Amino acid sequence: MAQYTRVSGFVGLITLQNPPVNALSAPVRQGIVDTVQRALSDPEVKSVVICGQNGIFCGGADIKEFGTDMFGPPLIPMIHAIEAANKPVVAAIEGIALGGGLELALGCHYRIAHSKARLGLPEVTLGLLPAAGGSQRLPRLIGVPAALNLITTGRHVTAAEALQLGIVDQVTDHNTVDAAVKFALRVGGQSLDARRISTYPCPQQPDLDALFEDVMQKVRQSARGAIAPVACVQAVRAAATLPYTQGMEREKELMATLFTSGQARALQYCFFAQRAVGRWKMPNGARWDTSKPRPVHKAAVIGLGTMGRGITVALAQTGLSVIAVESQEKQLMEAKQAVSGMLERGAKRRGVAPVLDRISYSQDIQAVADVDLVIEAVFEDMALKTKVFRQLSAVCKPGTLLCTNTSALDVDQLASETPNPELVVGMHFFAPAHVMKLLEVVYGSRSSPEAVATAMQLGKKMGKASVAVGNCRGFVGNRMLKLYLEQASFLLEEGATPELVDGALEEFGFPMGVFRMSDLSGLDVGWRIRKGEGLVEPGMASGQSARIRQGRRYSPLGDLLYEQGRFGLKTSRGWYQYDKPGSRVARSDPWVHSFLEEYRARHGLVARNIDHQEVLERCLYAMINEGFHILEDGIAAGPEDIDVIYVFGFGWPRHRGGPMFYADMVGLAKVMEKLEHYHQAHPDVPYLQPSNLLRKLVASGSPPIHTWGEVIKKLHSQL
Ligand SMILES: CC/C=C\C/C=C/C(=O)SCCNC(=O)CCNC(=O)[C@H](O)C(C)(C)COP(=O)(O)OP(=O)(O)OC[C@H]1O[C@@H](n2cnc3c(N)ncnc32)[C@H](O)[C@@H]1OP(=O)(O)O
Repeated sequence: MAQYTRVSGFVGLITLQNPPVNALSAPVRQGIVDTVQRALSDPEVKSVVICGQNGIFCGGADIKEFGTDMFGPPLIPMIHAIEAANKPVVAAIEGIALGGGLELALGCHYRIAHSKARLGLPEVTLGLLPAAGGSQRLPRLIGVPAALNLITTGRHVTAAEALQLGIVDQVTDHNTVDAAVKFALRVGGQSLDARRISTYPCPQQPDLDALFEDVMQKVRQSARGAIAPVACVQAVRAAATLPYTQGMEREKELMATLFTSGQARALQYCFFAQRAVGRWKMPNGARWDTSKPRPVHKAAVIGLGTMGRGITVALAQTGLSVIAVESQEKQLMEAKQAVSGMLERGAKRRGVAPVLDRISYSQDIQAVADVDLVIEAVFEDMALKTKVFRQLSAVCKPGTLLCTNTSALDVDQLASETPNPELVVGMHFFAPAHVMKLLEVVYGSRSSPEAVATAMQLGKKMGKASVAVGNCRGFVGNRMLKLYLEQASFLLEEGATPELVDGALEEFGFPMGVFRMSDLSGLDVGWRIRKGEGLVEPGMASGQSARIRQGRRYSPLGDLLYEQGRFGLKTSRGWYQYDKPGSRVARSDPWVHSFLEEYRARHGLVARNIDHQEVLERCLYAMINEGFHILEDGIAAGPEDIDVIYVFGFGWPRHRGGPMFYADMVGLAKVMEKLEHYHQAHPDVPYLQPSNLLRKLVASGSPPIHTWGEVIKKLHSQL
């Protein structure tokens, strides 16, 4: 809807009304068309102001309408009518002007923004381009390089930057609508010839071809297979080289391809999934809207290794007072220096002062006596964590939340070491903890809804996509990852190389293949995890029974590399070789190839040709199948939770929506059939057998992903 009033005698004020973000739904578009017409036909009205209710201009097209039969007036003619008006139209931008919202503002003759407003064309993040004239007007207004930057990244700019770029004409700290009305009164009756952006020539740019070639190359590289950023460059190129009308034709043509693409569906699914995970629920019925978080003002971090340092930074940057505890003096000093460095660099990037004084350091666990929440981040060892939890229970004031950053260990076991197990939850951060956007909040069987709500709220404050998950080995992310890693190793045994496997996964869109990722995180880390699981048996790695552990197929390849001192990047040798320790440029290592050949010969394995398709199916479908087990077990509340975890924590390409969405896109029947095929070929890998839930979904006609919950519910009620 749009409300119309006449203010100050001569100004028609149009207010967009569609909470929460005044998205341009069909009724809003109809409202704009009607009210603009009314203002233009009223002889008393000399100028028009468009604003949004509740301090928000407009969040863009209504994303919920995409993929439905769209009705109501289309955006392009609506914006053209505003631009063509013979009375000045001023956009009063408060809060946000995003996507179609900014395109609407670009159709106005003037734009006035509040100093706290943010503007942008984020369509690319939804697999689209600014196709209501934005790709043609913005370059004409601010020049090609700046428009390319905004449109291909989708980044939001502040009002100050928008003013500097020339997107807005004025910025105010006061009431924006009042300022816009005053402005509108002043410009009423003035010529609008120079105010219609579509009539502007695109600012001249030396060597346009070279500029577009360079940008296209960079965009293709960073897009990792996403098509929208490439289409955005093509659309801006049309603005720079074609008259406006032809540019609009090109914009429409490019949008037509994007609009119905699987990538747009995937990206829009991710948008809503990211928001849906905030509405968490636990199997016992506890949920986000009935559970009250506790206030957290002061927090503590125990253990200042890599994870503890990152968590300390993340907490301090959120505005909390933090006590950072490390029992070893040397470690404490090193950590203090490292944390200060991270805070200073972060502050410099954001143009703010570093918050060093929010952190105090101590070697003594007694220092945490009065904190509201503790995050334990000591070494991944149950005995050590148990000891810390016992100490914390004795030291902390009653009601302190005790959180563990374990990546796989049993949260219930840790909770049982404390007199108040309801106050224990997992807060599983991902390295580097102050950068990575994912947080798994792990509830144990006795965690209180209040404890979960507090951890979820803290995660949100830290800017993390926080997902509540149940307690099992590896929770969601690492439980699925284990099978992905295992399949990759099996493929090496069967004839693949690290380069082939990584090539297939990177072509799929992962920023890094599995072996490059292992080198980065350290082969010693994986070895220690397997040792903790009782899988590493000294002296067994090269023996006859080396390829069977705990009754199942096992690949000791990673253990053998570890035994050679090849820990990855840190030793400049791993699955690849590196010029020097820490260098990130992975080069093929002939040693690894001969090692694999000798290994196969020793174990009587005959190398066969393996193609990219098989790599993807084996690695991804094994992981997806585990995802179905996780849903069946109630560890994740829905497929969105798994997908958000993979997109935000594991580099799953967002334009492919996450593993469960991908399974839906591929077709559940096909995924099941392939799993059956691989299980038949590898009967010693039980997890290749399709899960019960996958079978049930296929038997129910492969319903769309948003309805899987019903099948899961039915499955649970049968148990
Ligand atoms: C035919 C097309 C032709 C022309 C091209 C035009 C295309 C477009 O305009 S595409 C849309 C471009 N706009 C965006 O991408 C903005 C998306 N929204 C956001 O980035 C954020 O929501 C926000 C910055 C606007 C607000 O953030 P925040 O305050 O953190 O709130 P939430 O993100 O939780 O959002 C609240 C609530 O609003 C829903 N929502 C937000 N934007 C839209 C939208 N454009 N359409 C429909 N719904 C929107 C969001 O989903 C939340 O609701 P739920 O929790 O129920 O999911």
